Amino acid sequence: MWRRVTSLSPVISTSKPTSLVQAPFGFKIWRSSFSTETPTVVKDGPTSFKERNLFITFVLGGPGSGKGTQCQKIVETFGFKHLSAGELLRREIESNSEQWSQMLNTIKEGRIVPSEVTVKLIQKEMESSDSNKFLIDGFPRTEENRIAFEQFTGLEPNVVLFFDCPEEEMVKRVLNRNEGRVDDNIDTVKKRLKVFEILNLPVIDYYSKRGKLRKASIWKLNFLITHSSSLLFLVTYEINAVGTEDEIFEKVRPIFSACGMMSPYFTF
Ligand SMILES: Nc1ncnc2c1ncn2[C@@H]1O[C@H](COP(=O)(O)OP(=O)(O)O)[C@@H](O)[C@H]1O
Ligand SMILES: O=c1ccn([C@@H]2O[C@H](COP(=O)(O)OP(=O)(O)O)[C@@H](O)[C@H]2O)c(=O)[nH]1
Ligand SMILES: [Mg+2]
Repeated sequence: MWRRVTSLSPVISTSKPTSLVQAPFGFKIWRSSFSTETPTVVKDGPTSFKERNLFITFVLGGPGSGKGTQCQKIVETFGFKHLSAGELLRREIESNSEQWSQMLNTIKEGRIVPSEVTVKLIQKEMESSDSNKFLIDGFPRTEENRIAFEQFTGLEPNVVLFFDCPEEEMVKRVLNRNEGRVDDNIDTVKKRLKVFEILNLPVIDYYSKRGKLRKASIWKLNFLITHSSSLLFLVTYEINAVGTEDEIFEKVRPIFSACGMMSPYFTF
């Protein structure tokens, strides 16, 4: 299991938040209301995905760890298509989709929207994009999310970035974010940190065991091994997210420069 840079901060209770795990969001009731919209499960994913030689990066980390900020920089430098799962859900709420009030409540509570909703939104964006390299930001947030994505798309990530940030720093950043988000308040962020620890850290743990784990800070030592393996196996990069935005990007940059140097398929 991953350990964060700091132990639990005073803002987070150390007692077991069982309610968040056991009954995350009236899941069964909500799930049934989506049953007719569930994306088709194709054994090996949509043919178009198989033929497209996609390069998938999952960008993970707690609330405020800097996922979106670093994704922007990766897009500017390496030209990925950025898909923020949270942003897709917020767009869906704004478009007054049928389930907008359930989604809004879930986000306000810091809980996780049912997998089929999020996977469907991500899959639709991927199908309609002509890019072959995607940054999927803030997803998968649970093991269930991860399995649903694999089943519906037939895809696995090539690279997983994990921005590891102390809780105090994440809270400070979220409370200063100033984007008018309904979940950027102290009550929601406390809940989100618990959800992150209980539901999202196991996903990061899964990927670090499933593939190879590299510390971005020592990338130079692993340069050849890292970039030759990154296109063959899944590689998880743990990045210490404390520092200026530019300092952190200097840890991220070599990961994608290296992928580009080795790959005949991708122009990074
Ligand atoms: N390295 C950093 N140092 C200080 N503030 C940062 C840093 N990276 C991002 N921020 C700010 O913190 C807030 C959260 O960043 P964001 O990229 O939205 O995180 P996430 O997508 O992980 O929630 C934003 O206001 C952003 O400008
Ligand atoms: O796959 C996802 C991504 C996001 N969310 C919801 O959307 C919120 C905001 O997610 P976002 O990634 O935008 O937040 P960030 O980590 O960037 O602050 C989360 O707390 C969840 O309630 C979700 O349910 N599933
Ligand atoms: Mg974000």
